[in-house]
Amino acid sequence: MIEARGLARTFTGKHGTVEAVRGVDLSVASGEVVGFLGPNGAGKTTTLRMLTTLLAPTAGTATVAGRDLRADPAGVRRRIGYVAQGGGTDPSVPAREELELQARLYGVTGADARIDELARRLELDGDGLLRRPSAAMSGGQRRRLDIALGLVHRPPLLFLDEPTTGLDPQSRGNLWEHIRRLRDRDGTTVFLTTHYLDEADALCDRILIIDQGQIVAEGSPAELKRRVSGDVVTVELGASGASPAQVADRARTALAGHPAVREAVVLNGSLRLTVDDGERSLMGLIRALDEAGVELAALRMARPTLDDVFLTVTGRSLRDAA
Ligand SMILES: Nc1ncnc2c1ncn2[C@@H]1O[C@H](COP(=O)(O)OP(=O)(O)OP(=O)(O)O)[C@@H](O)[C@H]1O
Repeated sequence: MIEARGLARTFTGKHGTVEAVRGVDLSVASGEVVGFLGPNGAGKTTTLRMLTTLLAPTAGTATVAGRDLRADPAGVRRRIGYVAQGGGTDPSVPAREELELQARLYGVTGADARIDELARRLELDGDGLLRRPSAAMSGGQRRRLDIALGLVHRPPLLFLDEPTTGLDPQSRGNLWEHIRRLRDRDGTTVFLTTHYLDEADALCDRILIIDQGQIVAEGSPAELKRRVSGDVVTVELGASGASPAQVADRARTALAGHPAVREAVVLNGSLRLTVDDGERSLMGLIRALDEAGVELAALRMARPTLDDVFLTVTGRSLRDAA
């Protein structure tokens, strides 16, 4: 459904040149929900805007929904839906009018029936909701209206730019359910950007992680988590009369040669260890730290999360980077 090779975009302005996207290759199969995950400024929106023909690439090629991005942008636009960050509705126009206008723009036949169908599917059919302008809707309703607008012309491929940003947890869960249904019921391919790891984990069949304009990891949520196999042990260090940096260094040195420790990183004053079989190795780790005179304030052990994957592939925490 999407095949992109070497897609790149450079912005040149008063303040110099920004390489926003630096040679992205990606493939998305029909019927997949693919998440494009990365911190602020990683290049997600720029990539999305290129794939949806809103921004010309500086380099690279892509086929989107069966049409060549450069040779036939109008063909691409007819076959995709795009829901921008913050949507595109006029807050003062009744929702149904917005949907009718969109249907006319795309020459949709049987527009009334299509709008009714979408309203039913996206729970926009109650309470005369479609008679209201988007300004009089809740955040979740407004996002569902944005999605309905993107789907009026029955595109097989839907792009969503940060669909749940700003929604409360309940509305996020509800929107996830709707996105899953698009795939399961209609076979719609969905390509979405997010900086929420839990969203990518819960919703996506496959995740692409982008950092500083390049894809740094890719796979199903389970595959990505397997890449950081083992357990993550976080050690909060005590003061021990030395500076936090000295304590962290001493702790890292004490554990560097430990057979169970695969990686040791100091992050925000804590020592983060990737270890084989955390439960069994924990006692040995504590002993090694104790022998090196390192005081422990707290110790936590957890299964790896996508945040750990991000940390492993980029050397930075997604939360710090964002
Ligand atoms: N029109 C522009 N002119 C100059 N620089 C730009 C422009 N658009 C984006 N950039 C820069 O390109 C980089 C990538 O931006 P982009 O919006 O694609 O990131 P993003 O991953 O979508 O971030 P966010 O999560 O904040 O939306 C950033 O450094 C941004 O400042």
